[in-house]
Order: sequence, then C-alpha cells, then structure tokens
Amino acid sequence: MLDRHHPVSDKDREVVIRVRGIEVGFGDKTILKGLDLDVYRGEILGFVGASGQGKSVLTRAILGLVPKRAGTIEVLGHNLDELSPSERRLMERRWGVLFQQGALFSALTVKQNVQVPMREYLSLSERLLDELAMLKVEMVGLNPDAADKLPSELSGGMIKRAALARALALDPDILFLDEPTSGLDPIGAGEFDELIATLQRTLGLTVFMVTHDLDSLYTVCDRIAALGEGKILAEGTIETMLASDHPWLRAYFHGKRARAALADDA
Ligand SMILES: Nc1ncnc2c1ncn2[C@@H]1O[C@H](COP(=O)(O)OP(=O)(O)OP(=O)(O)O)[C@@H](O)[C@H]1O
Repeated sequence: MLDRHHPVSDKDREVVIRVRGIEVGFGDKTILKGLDLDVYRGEILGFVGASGQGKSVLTRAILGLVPKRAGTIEVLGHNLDELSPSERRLMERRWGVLFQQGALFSALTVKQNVQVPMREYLSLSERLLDELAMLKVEMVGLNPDAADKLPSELSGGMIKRAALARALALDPDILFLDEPTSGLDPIGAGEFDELIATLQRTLGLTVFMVTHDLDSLYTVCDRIAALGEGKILAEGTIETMLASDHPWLRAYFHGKRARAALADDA
C-alpha cells in the first residue's frame, strides 16, 4: 500500500483504469453522466457515494457487464471497446471481482469454486488445480479444511474470504471489490480490511473498492473518489475529502460515524 499521508504526485503514476466521459443509463434514467476517473497502479481506491448513485453500475460498466452510451474505458493501457474476443479473454484474466454477496456457487465446495475461473481460462492438470486452489485458500486466511466445505457450511466472513480466493484465482493485477465488508461485524470487517491491505502489498494489486465503510476508507484506502449526480464530486486523500465543501461529502465525512472512525484511526 502507498503511504496515504505522503502520496506520490498523481501525474508521475501509471494509470491502470482510465474512464473518460462515461454515460450509462437505463430507459429514460441516466445514472452516469460523463464521468471521468483514474485509478493508479498499486493503490487501493475507495469509491463512495450515496445509495443508488451508481457505484455498482460504474463497476459493472468497467467490467463490461452493463452497456455504456458514451465514453471510453481503458484498462492496463487497452481501450476495452477495441479488444478482439481473444484479447478480451486475456484482459478478463487480469482482473478479479468480489461481488457484494460473495456469489459463490452453492453446490460447489470452496475449492471447486476457486477452481471455476482456473478451469475456464487455464488448462491445468487436476493435481495442479488442487495445489493452486489450496494456495489461494490459505492466502485468504482460511483453514485448509474449509476447502472441502460448501458455502452453506461457512460463516459470512468465511464466505467473503472464499469469494476473495476465487477472485485471486488467476493472479490478477486488479481486484474489484463491491462493498467487501458489508454484513461483517466490526471485528470481522477490520480483519478483512487488513487482509486486503496485506494482499495488496504482497501481490502488488491495484484495488478498486466500492464501500460505505468509513473504517475501511480511513485505514486501507490510499485515495477516495466520491460519486454524486452522475459524476465524480471529489477525489483524493481522506484529507481532500475532509476539506470538501460539498454538502454530501461534509455530511458523510464529518458526521457522527466519521468522527468515530477518525478516533479509532488516531
Ligand atoms: N440493470 C439495471 N436496470 C435498470 N436500472 C438499474 C440497473 N442496474 C442499476 N440500476 C439503477 O441504477 C441506479 C444505481 O444503482 P447502483 O446499484 O449502481 O447504486 P449504488 O451506488 O451501487 O448503490 P448502493 O450503495 O445502494 O449499492 C439505481 O437507481 C438502480 O436502480
């Protein structure tokens, strides 16, 4: 993780995700209205905004899961609209996604879930698939015996870890996390944040994290981007957010919960 109190100047850093002028809507409702955003290599970017503003929509648009009406999205230097199907598959191997609900296949064990992307994108022997899956299971702090369990036998925190192991299955460069700590108790959420920070550091990941969790923003995010009215209202360090005059940012970052998070971090 970068030292968020002494960030490198933005202009010197490699942009891993570059979003320009993106517009996304459904029917006559426009959600994203010409949004620009840069995500830099090796950072944990926290993406915040009031409920329903389009945080998940932006994530899905970057991943190509919802269509955009205008704008460009470049990932790792490639315009996603210009990729051939085979280049697109290669790109999909370079990002891992942890959706909000974990979204594990309920009929598959943890190990089998982790192996789903491996089977889809790689051609490996069963022995190697097993070894790699066990490595991922251990990497996210699960006991080896969790590997043969079904999702229904796991706690909420274990499900998140298993889903994270699956997101890391193909050794991605970029990790997308949609509200990773939602539904976890504060201790579980803190442990999960620590895990994300450790994995980011050891694996050199770039992390795009949609979150409502102020503790996460204070403790693990290098930079924050705030979404509102279809655009980025502000982006920068937590200090930038705290200095913003925007009414929603003031309410969010100076509210009672924010003060509690700040006290914990001090
Ligand atoms: N496939 C879809 N069809 C129609 N409307 C959609 C679709 N996906 C999202 N929306 C709408 O887009 C808006 C933004 O939704 P989104 O889930 O991105 O919000 P969010 O900022 O992630 O909210 P939350 O913090 O509550 O998760 C909502 O009004 C939602 O109803």
